[in-house]
Amino acid sequence: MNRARIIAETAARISRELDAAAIMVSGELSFEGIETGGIPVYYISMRPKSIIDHLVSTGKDGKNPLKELGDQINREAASNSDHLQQAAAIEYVLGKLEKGIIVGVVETRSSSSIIVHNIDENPLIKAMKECQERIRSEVMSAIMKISFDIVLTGREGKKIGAAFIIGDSEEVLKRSHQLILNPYAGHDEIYRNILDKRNWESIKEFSQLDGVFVVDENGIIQAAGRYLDVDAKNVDIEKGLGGRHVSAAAISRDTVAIAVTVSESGGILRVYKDAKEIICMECLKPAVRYI
Ligand SMILES: Nc1ncnc2c1ncn2[C@@H]1O[C@H](COP(=O)(O)OP(=O)(O)OP(=O)(O)O)[C@@H](O)[C@H]1O
Repeated sequence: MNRARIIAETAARISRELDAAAIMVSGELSFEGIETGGIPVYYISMRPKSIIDHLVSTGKDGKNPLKELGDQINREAASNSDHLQQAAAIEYVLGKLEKGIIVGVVETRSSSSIIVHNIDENPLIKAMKECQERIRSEVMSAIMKISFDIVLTGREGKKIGAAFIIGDSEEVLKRSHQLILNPYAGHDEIYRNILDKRNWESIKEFSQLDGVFVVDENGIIQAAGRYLDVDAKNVDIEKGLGGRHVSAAAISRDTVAIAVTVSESGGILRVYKDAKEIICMECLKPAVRYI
């Protein structure tokens, strides 16, 4: 039996024995003719090459080749597990996977990992659930779906970013001002409801405006093109992030709002709560179901 077949058979056997909810594969491993016992197989998108290259090159000091190799394997294993966690979190947001065990097979240039992942312990999903103490879960899911879409499709061939400040909207409005006329002012709630998919195209259109969206805890958009008047001092966020992220983190410190940002440059979705970054994930394409 060839190597690929052994890996696929093993992943399928583990899945059957653990009664997994799904098998998720990053790579080209074929499950054709493999008995999964009815467990669906999903193909998730591979990580961008830039991230893998960065991972492989990090920490190369050339002093101890064996240690270096061990470190590299550890880094790859951590990255593969992280990749699976992110892909599982995306499927959770999309409503395809809710709970249980996922068996992941993540292939990189030099290794294949079989990862047994418990969705209930997924730190990204736990963080999303934490937000439900303040805003409705459907609102959080809708904003995350729109954010993935903004990153994956952009607008007229251009990459775009966005920020949504959700909940405590009265306080958020007090601490911000319009950069341009508010496009949502005076419109009926049905056109401002983020839970209604028919409104998503216009949200994507308005995400090209400077400023942020202010959304209440029930998902009704109060404003777009809003500038946050916050004191960005003492906001401890990842170096290199600009005004959008700093102001989003700061408003989550000054109010009980949750801030969701997607960066124009890196396509990374971040969630800030109480000035802390509680979610940081790549916006990967949704998985494709094979069987
Ligand atoms: N205080 C603020 N309130 C609202 N929007 C802001 C604020 N500061 C910046 N922005 C918005 O963020 C956009 C991007 O700014 P900047 O590049 O500095 O942020 P960033 O955090 O690096 O985001 P990205 O990674 O998407 O570029 C600006 O065009 C503006 O629309």
